[in-house]
Amino acid sequence: MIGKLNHVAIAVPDLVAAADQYRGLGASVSAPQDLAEHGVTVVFVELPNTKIELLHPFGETSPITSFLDKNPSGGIHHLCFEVDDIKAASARIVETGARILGDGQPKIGAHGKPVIFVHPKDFQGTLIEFEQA
Ligand SMILES: CC[C@@H](C(=O)O)C(=O)SCCNC(=O)CCNC(=O)[C@H](O)C(C)(C)COP(=O)(O)OP(=O)(O)OC[C@H]1O[C@@H](n2cnc3c(N)ncnc32)[C@H](O)[C@@H]1OP(=O)(O)O
Ligand SMILES: [Co+2]
Repeated sequence: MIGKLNHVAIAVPDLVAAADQYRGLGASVSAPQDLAEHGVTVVFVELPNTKIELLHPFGETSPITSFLDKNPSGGIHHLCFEVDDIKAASARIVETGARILGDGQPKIGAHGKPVIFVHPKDFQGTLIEFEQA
């Protein structure tokens, strides 16, 4: 079921400075995208084997605001793994006793694919996102 590591997400206090730092290391970095439905502005850093997703809160109800309040310098926010079938993955995750966040239904993520998030308290203290490949 679990597939490739699609991205490692880092919440940052200053998206431009973070993007420039990765650009300074020779990485190809996308332009910022405001994703109102996710409450974040996102920039992707392309790496040979995965991506870094740089996140900054967008809007008044961003789900990452309190994370940045607790981690003002920023920090690793979540990992995203690819799965072939997001519905089957959701069912398997719930069977393990873990909670799917939100209304439990997939949302369309930054890559136009269905994504779900699993509560960090149910997954070794780590926020895990699954994206349908
Ligand atoms: C770019 C689009 C998309 C993509 O396609 O890739 C995205 O990645 S969108 C990314 C932003 N969206 C989300 O993160 C949605 C899922 N997240 C949430 O619903 C919330 O962040 C949360 C996980 C429910 C936490 O919400 P919060 O308001 O911070 O609640 P608490 O402060 O009560 O936290 C509860 C508990 O969980 C710990 N926590 C919070 N965030 C994380 C984290 N990123 N990693 C690990 N642990 C986390 C927090 O410390 C609390 O623990 P205790 O204090 O011990 O209770
Ligand atoms: Co993500």
